[in-house]
Amino acid sequence: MATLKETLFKKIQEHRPRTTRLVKEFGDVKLGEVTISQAIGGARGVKCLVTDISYLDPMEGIRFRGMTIPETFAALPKVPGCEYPYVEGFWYLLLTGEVPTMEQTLQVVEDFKARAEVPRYVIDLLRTMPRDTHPMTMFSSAILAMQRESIFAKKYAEGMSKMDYWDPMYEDCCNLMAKLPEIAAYIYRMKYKGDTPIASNKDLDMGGNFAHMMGIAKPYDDVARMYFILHSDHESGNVSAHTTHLVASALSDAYYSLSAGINGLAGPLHGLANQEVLGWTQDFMNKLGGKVPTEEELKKALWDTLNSGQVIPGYGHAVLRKTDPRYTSQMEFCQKNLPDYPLFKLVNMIYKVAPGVLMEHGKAKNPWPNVDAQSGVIQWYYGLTEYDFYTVLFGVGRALGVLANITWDRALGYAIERPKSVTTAMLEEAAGITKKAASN
Ligand SMILES: CC(=O)SCCNC(=O)CCNC(=O)[C@H](O)C(C)(C)COP(=O)(O)OP(=O)(O)OC[C@H]1O[C@@H](n2cnc3c(N)ncnc32)[C@H](O)[C@@H]1OP(=O)(O)O
Ligand SMILES: O=C([O-])CC(=O)C(=O)O
Repeated sequence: MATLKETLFKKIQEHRPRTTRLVKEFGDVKLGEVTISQAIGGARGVKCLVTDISYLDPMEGIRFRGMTIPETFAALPKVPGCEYPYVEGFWYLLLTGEVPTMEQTLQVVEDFKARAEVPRYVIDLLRTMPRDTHPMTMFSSAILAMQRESIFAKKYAEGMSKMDYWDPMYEDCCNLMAKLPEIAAYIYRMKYKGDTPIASNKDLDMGGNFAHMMGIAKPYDDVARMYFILHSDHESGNVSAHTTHLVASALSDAYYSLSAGINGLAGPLHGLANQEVLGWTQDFMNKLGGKVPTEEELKKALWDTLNSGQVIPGYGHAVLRKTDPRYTSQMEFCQKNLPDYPLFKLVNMIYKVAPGVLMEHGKAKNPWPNVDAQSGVIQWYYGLTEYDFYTVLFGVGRALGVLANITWDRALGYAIERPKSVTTAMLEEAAGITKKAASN
């Protein structure tokens, strides 16, 4: 049986001529034009990135390697006795575009186990940080600290051929991916559970071992598998994926690149929104003295947030124009496993009320919920109430997508990223407001 790495190399060799041909023969074909609002407004909708790992349709939501979320969950081999698939099998799918067999999946499970040991100096570093440091700062620092392990950086310094870049990049990405769950769980137990880390159990798969190291009983293993897969990838223009890709485009290794991407994920308009959702909901409940709110009270709280110039966390999206299928997938999990949980009922009430409020407010292009509006409830239900940790969970999941992406970036020889900037005066000239732009 071919290994994941051998299958990946075969796929890379098959793919390379497609990219070469597009650049050589069709390099001048236009994909669109760029407007002034796009230049000022965060390049929204500008088609200038290429990835085959996932694609985001504004109405349908994400497809991983062409498969919707339900299709992905149905297709991948499942951990015996569990409802969700092996995260390791999903890694195989993201990298190769092929659904692995159980045998191929178990080979990745074993491979990750062999790579999983976290260096002692990472633990030492985490322990020197003040305990009130945000867990995302700890997580990103741990990743960055491991840069000295980079095989890519070592091979590059030795003078590696461009054609071989993908190989040490793949090795670094697998080494990192295998270690992240233990680093995350260590941060959690050190920071929030009286400094009581739980040793890894080598008999378990990634999701099972993560739940074990977090100290949370079944079915949290399935929650972890679902969560990591759902949060993995959202094509490559989102802040964490784009940052990881950008930094890696300078041939910075996977450690530098992922740490940078994780720093982007830590922003409240991106991954940190899942922490913000719980913060907003808890504040609201506290103000009501814990009683069940009416729709009118909820509507007023939403308007108060908007009128004070803040965003409603968990709602809106830069690309999506419908309810995020990652929200729906988690909602279905809740309907099955925690239908009567008060916090779930409140989140459902927000889903009923917030889109109308946002539409009336008239600013957000998408009034529907994104993934972050639903994820915290599940964590809270299973006892993970320390909501400033939620983005670290997101980070472990997001690593799957962004690391698969940068492995392929190096395989296909994508260039150093360097879009062009213009001055405001040049925009005014383009708009016909002024005659000639100043030189700067
Ligand atoms: C995993 C993820 O990253 S999913 C996103 C997580 N983030 C959140 O949930 C935070 C809340 N949402 C938002 O801030 C935004 O919807 C974003 C950042 C996700 C997308 O931003 P954009 O693409 O710029 O959204 P859009 O084009 O709809 O913005 C237009 C206006 O509506 C506002 N708007 C968008 N969403 C919201 C919201 N949820 N609440 C209030 N106002 C909003 C924007 O702030 C912007 O206002 P402005 O014109 O005063 O600058
Ligand atoms: O796609 C985006 O811009 C944000 C998002 O939902 C993600 O990164 O998961």
